[in-house]
Amino acid sequence: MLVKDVVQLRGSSRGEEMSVVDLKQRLACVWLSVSSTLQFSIGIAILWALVVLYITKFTKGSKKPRLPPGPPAWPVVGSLHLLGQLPHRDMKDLADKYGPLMSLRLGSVQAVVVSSPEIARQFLKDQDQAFASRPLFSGPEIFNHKAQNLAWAPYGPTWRLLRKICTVELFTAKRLKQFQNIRQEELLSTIQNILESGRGGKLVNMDEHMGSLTGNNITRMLFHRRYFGSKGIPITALGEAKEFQHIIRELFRIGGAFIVSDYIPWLKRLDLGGWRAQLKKIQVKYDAFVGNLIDEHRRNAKPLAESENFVDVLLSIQNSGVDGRPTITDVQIGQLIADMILGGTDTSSVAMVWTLTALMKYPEVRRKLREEVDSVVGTERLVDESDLPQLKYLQAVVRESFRCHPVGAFLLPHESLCDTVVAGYDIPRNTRIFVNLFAIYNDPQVWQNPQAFRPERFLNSFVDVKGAHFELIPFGSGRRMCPGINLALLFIELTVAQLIHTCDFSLPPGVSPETVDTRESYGLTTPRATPLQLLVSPRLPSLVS
Ligand code: HEM
Repeated sequence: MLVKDVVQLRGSSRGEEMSVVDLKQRLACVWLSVSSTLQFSIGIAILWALVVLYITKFTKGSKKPRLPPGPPAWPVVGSLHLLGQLPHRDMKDLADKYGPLMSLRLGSVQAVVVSSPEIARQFLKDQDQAFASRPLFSGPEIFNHKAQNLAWAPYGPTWRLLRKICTVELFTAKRLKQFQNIRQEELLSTIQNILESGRGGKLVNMDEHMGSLTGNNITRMLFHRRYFGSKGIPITALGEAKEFQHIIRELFRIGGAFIVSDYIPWLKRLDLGGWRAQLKKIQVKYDAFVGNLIDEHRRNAKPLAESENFVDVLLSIQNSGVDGRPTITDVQIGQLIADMILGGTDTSSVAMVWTLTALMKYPEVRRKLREEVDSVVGTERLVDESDLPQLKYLQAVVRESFRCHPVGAFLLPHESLCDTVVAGYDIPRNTRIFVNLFAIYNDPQVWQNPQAFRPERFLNSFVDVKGAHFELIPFGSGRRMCPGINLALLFIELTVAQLIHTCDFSLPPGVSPETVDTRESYGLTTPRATPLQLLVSPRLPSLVS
């Protein structure tokens, strides 16, 4: 443009050559006018940019999201004061008032509570990926080394790696079959222990026996050891077993605690209740314990095809790392082991105890179940896992027990990865999502007469627990669904069938079916408030002696 102007100047109206000084002056003038035009344009452009920035960023930032309805939040605590010892019940009462998608401010954390199957489907299926992350609570932060485990890993590469290992290697039908003998052996020895403890009319604490049963099953699958109960542990391993039991007890105790800084993060430094310090202490103990176990298995390494337990499998996966890089670290192996123990023992034993509780409360259901087992298995042999598909009433009893007594009342909390919209409401990024199974299972719009224990509702019904029917999702649904579901169903169904087949149970003196205690408590799971104590005698002694 400048060159073009100079050419015009050269052929000026005077029609003669200009002096060099003139030309310089004219050029300076042009430059000034051009530069002021440029400056003006740049100024306008900057102004526009600022306006656009303001509209897109600041106005958007200041626009309040249209959150679902919910109770008013107080300063600092939000709505925490509305939740008591049994938060699933309190949240159901709130949802009855505010609706099946409810906003809840917990301290300074934005949460939503889902209380209907339709809305659960939108979170866990339709927008599965947007809600596939987990919040970082103190437990995963400290004990799980910044969530290097499967259950609490944020949605990302660590989660993908561990989940793939579970799906492709640990929970395949073939691998589960490999441990079938362990399940049969452990169950038979548990029944023998139960009968022995109940000899002479003594009350048997069923929670303890079911806890040891699932604990030993899992530790034998993981690293070929029994650590629970008083029998079957070699004298040389008693100290080790005691140490392990202590670690696990502590983990469940601390894991079930309410840590206030998980909701009011600026209180972290104060560590009210000392929970964070306790988590650190137990993490150090656990890492040392499990580190020794891993080293011991590494010394006796086996190829994948010959691996007899999960630790061997994980070590051979580690050894097959590309370019000498391990695909899974020792810390992650230790953390996956912790997931199996914390996710697989208490959940399964709590479900077993609730099912037995229902069978004691409803003798007619117990009678029908035994009739079914006898008709399929007879009385000459023990129930085998291959019998389970034929035991339809048993399956219905277990499903009804999941419905009446959800083991994990909220699934595990999910967290949103981005701003999104569900059922017409804004769900901002980093919102915590609680799916309240208790509310769904007790909604008369979803389940007819929900308070009644009626396994018959599942006979000839298409509703199953595998994550496709949102009216019953004890194991969740979608990407974060429980990877141990098939193992858990095997544990529970086989145990209940075998107990009812081989033992006669009765209630302690003074307790009738109507007065069986069904109060629950709340922690990592939702167990009975009091242990289930029963009188037990052998029904088919020749099979269990
Ligand atoms: C009655 C028994 C069980 C119940 C009711 C149960 C329930 C659940 C639930 C509700 C979740 C969270 C789903 C979600 O967030 O959407 C979960 C996750 C998980 N469960 Fe289970 N579970 C049981 C047994 C087991 C067993 C036997 C194992 C393994 C040995 C196991 C390992 C896990 C793991 C590792 C996760 C985390 C998955 C992830 O975040 O990707 N569970 N379980």
